[in-house]
Amino acid sequence: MAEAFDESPVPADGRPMPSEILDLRGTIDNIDAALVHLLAERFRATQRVGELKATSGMPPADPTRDRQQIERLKAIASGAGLDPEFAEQFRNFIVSEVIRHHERIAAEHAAGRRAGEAPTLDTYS
Ligand SMILES: O=C(O)C(=O)C[C@]1(C(=O)O)C=C[C@@H](O)C=C1
Repeated sequence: MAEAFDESPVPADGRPMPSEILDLRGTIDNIDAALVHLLAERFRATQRVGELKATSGMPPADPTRDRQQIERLKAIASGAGLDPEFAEQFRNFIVSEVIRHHERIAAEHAAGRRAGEAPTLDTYS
């Protein structure tokens, strides 16, 4: 049965893999691992922002912040030799997931399902 991932450094056609590609894959491995760690840290921070927004009655999305951050990241991308449109799409991809988390946190908060965050009882309604 075929494996999902072929870890062999020799391509299927039998030609040896150029050693520079193997070296570059070491760099790519390090960068991919760093990206995963950075994203985990970012989602830890946004998770807390989502809780604070839910308890403060703030909406999940902040379009003003989004506009500022996109302009900032596009300028950084241009200076770094990265396609600014790609930088914007990459951020949009991450933030759409953040907003999904924020919405879930807000819904759980509204339903009184988040620990220590039960809504105040409205005895007059
Ligand atoms: O900074 C916030 O207010 C967040 O909720 C974080 C964040 C982001 O992930 O960058 C997510 C959604 C908002 O639209 C703006 C920014």
